Amino acid sequence: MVAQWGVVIVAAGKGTRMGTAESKQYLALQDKPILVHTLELFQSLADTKAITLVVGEHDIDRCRNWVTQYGLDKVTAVVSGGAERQHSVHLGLKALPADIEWVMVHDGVRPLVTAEAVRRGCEAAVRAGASVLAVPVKDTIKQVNEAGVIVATPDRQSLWAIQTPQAFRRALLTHAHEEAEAEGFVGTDDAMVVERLGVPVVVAEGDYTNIKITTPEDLPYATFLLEMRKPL
Ligand SMILES: Nc1ccn([C@@H]2O[C@H](COP(=O)(O)OP(=O)(O)OP(=O)(O)O)[C@@H](O)[C@H]2O)c(=O)n1
Ligand SMILES: C[C@](O)(CO)[C@H](O)COP(=O)(O)O
Repeated sequence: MVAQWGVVIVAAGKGTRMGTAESKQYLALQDKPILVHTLELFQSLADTKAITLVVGEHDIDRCRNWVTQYGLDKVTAVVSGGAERQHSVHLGLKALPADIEWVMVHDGVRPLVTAEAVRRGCEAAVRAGASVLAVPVKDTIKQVNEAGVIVATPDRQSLWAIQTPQAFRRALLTHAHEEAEAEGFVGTDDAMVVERLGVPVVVAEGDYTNIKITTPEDLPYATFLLEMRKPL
């Protein structure tokens, strides 16, 4: 990594697809909440200067308590999120300290990201201005219409599954979010708001294990992956 990085961790989602009463970011993975695993990774990186944590408004107090309990002293702000992920990112960006020049955005529910992958993403962003972690898709992907009929099979060679963190020069990402908000555009990741300005975003090598915990079967898989990482 170069310079010092601000990190926006978004965790204000409802976890509808997980279907649990408690939002998925607060479920336990081994000994602690999924969100705490995620925060600890970014806390541990030497070049992380500040972390903004974005959560639901009713979860702010418990998250502030965890910041103290787990010694997450790089978390400089815990703020309330918005209706869509993109709104939550924008709110988190605004809460980063003014002197931060480079920023990563990461899903609170990707607790298995590694320091090495983060480093690859940051290096790519510094070279190109904007990067996302990604892995080539393994399956054949089909585009299917509302009647369930296949209408296209895009060339797999050009298809990548996009992950986080996504890393940007802060001024670029802020401008992109302001433009998106002004024009009512809502995308599912941060690269989309930058791409639409015609600014290139490069992919950096992600890991297939950097899963986004989304549906129930992801929980035992995440537990297994964590177990595999324990030293013998
Ligand atoms: N309004 C929102 C929506 C999502 N997120 C965060 O964005 C990340 C990726 O979103 P996703 O996996 O889709 O989470 P949810 O929106 O919670 O899940 P679902 O779509 O199943 O409800 C998660 O860390 C989630 O908490 C957020 O901060 N604010
Ligand atoms: C940002 C992201 O994790 C990249 O894969 C993803 O786009 C989030 O999408 P979701 O609709 O919030 O699951």
